[in-house]
Amino acid sequence: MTISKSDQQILPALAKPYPRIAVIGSGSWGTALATVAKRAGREVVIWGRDEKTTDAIRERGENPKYLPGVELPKGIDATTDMGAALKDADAVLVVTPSKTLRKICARMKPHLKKGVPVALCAKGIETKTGLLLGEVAAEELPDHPIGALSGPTFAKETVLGHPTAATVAFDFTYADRLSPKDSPAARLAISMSSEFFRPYISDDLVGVEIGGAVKNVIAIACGMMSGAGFAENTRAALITRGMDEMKTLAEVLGGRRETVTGLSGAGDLTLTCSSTTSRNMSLGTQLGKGLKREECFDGKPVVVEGEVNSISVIDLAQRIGVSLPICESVHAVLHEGADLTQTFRDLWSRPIEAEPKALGLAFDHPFGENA
Ligand SMILES: NC(=O)C1=CN([C@@H]2O[C@H](COP(=O)(O)OP(=O)(O)OC[C@H]3O[C@@H](n4cnc5c(N)ncnc54)[C@H](OP(=O)(O)O)[C@@H]3O)[C@@H](O)[C@H]2O)C=CC1
Ligand SMILES: O=C(CO)COP(=O)(O)O
Repeated sequence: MTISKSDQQILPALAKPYPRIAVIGSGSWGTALATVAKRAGREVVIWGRDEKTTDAIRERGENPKYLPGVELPKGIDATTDMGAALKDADAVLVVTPSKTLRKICARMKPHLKKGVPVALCAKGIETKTGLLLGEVAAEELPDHPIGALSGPTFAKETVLGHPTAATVAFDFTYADRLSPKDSPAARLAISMSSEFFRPYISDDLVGVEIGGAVKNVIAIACGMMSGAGFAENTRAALITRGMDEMKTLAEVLGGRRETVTGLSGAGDLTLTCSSTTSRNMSLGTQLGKGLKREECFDGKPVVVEGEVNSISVIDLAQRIGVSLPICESVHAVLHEGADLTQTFRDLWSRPIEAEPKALGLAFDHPFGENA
């Protein structure tokens, strides 16, 4: 059912913003989201474990560790005290890497007022359990609405004020559908909105989370092939077929196709697969050029979510019985010691398939393993 322009009810901006936003994580993206919330007119406090970083944000309006030389708005409070960060928070953004989420939520729990919404801004799936981050947070914080903020959003560009859009997703309760303006998704979207940052509201948390996790793996694939010397045809094919893998996983888990073709899916896939500003694309490129993993990023510890995402995405796919050939290829190279060139040659010579899948056709490839 499509909603025509005339039917689309433009609600007056009665959705009340959350006055005080707490951001947990003082890295690139946490700092960027704190900036977005500040520019939108909110009171903002950022929590980090590194006192030098929190002092720099609070006292000098800069984050020399993650965003050197980039000016932040004045007035962002910053602390290493979790209790102080959370005690008056009206909404929380969690922005530490996906693997830290369960412990961070447990650490937050004693300090959070019941009912305060928590939006997850990391991109990944919990490796040990295969749970989406929303499920992990719901287990640890059962008294809180859990959502996600995700989309094509390089941190530095966001802080520099480049017009950016992202999706804010929370599952809608019955009450939310009766009064959307009071839903956490609407209220958080309004809370983050400014002339530079344009949030879209979604009720499809699963679809948004799958998009964020899978795009990181596809970006590594794009980097691998780019580093190996292949160009735009190859990248376009990987992006397109990578979106199909994202759609396959999202739909089986209850996500929506429209979400996959939205900002948190196609949008973020396009961004992350198009620039070595993406750490996932950059890792793939370095590996494609022949560097060993320990040589990448000059050996510095860099957050590359796609490395663990490739494990959890494949684990999840196997649990539900779907095939994700590009993600499987990345997993083989990263975690099974497979040769990069041969792996992608095999990927390209899998049985000829139909697009759309509904045609149900597949034929042995003349250069495939059965040739
Ligand atoms: N960077 C970007 O452009 C974007 C990133 N994201 C997502 O945001 C998430 C965070 O990434 P990003 O901010 O880029 O990463 P960064 O490496 O820039 O920052 C990571 C932050 O997490 C903190 N951290 C790491 N481990 C722990 C821990 N165990 N306990 C507490 N704090 C910890 C680090 O603290 P310390 O400095 O003390 O190590 C640092 O403040 C990722 O899931 C990423 O996919 C999403 C959109 C854009
Ligand atoms: O998620 C991101 C942009 O939307 C950041 O991408 P990387 O994690 O690949 O750097």
